[in-house]
Amino acid sequence: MDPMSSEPTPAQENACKTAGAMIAKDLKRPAIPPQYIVVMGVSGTGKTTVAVALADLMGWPFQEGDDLHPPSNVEKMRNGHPLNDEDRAPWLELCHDWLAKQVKAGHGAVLTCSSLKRRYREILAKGLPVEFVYLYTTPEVVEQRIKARTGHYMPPTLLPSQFATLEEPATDEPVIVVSGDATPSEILEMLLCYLELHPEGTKCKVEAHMSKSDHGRTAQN
Ligand SMILES: Nc1ncnc2c1ncn2[C@@H]1O[C@H](COP(=O)(O)OP(=O)(O)O)[C@@H](O)[C@H]1O
Ligand SMILES: O=C(O)[C@H](O)[C@@H](O)[C@H](O)[C@H](O)COP(=O)(O)O
Repeated sequence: MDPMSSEPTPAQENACKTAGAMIAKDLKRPAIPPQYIVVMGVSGTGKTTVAVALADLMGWPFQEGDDLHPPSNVEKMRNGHPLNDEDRAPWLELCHDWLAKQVKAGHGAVLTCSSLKRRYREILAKGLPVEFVYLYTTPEVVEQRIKARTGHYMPPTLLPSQFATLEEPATDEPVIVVSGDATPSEILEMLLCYLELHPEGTKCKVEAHMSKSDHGRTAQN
């Protein structure tokens, strides 16, 4: 990675795709049990980047949660105003409904949704076998990434409100915690281990990873 930039280099992005393609080729299990994953975290942690890679690799449908915001929410954030519970309520319901459709279809799915509060996560997961992947990193790293990102409505000035609103998941929530500080391909590798999506017999490259029953513990990395 270019030490001067927080952006993954094109080579890095390719490595992520290559890793994904290689793992996909190795996935010998005909039917990987479907999982319903919500990648959560404050704006700029890298949710979309890793969620797209995971969905592509597993062949699961992907939904960018931002695309389900009503235009009024996007304009409010673009103009530097944080959303409140009332703004988010209809958006969270749309995200929940999308997940419910995927569960009904039975083919797995990946959604990005900041899911900043426990109450939001409860709305999203209501009656569904949803697992959250909490991508966390420092405000400094997130700020660098948001500033380097182009073509997105979210201003870096809203980061303090994102962190202030964030209620980190508790250990009784169905959440896997992953450091967003790694490269996209390293994060993908960690996710495949933590979600037990590696084909039978292949060794996870992550030294110590959690079994699914360890949900909610901080991931070793
Ligand atoms: N693991 C990573 N390391 C470095 N930069 C990253 C990483 N993941 C994402 N980025 C970059 O950071 C910015 C925010 O990533 P994005 O996936 O849009 O985050 P989010 O969906 O959480 O807002 C993008 O410019 C992206 O290229
Ligand atoms: O609940 C919120 O305040 C927003 O949903 C916020 O958390 C989200 O991050 C923005 O929509 C930007 O989208 P990105 O997370 O993709 O930057």
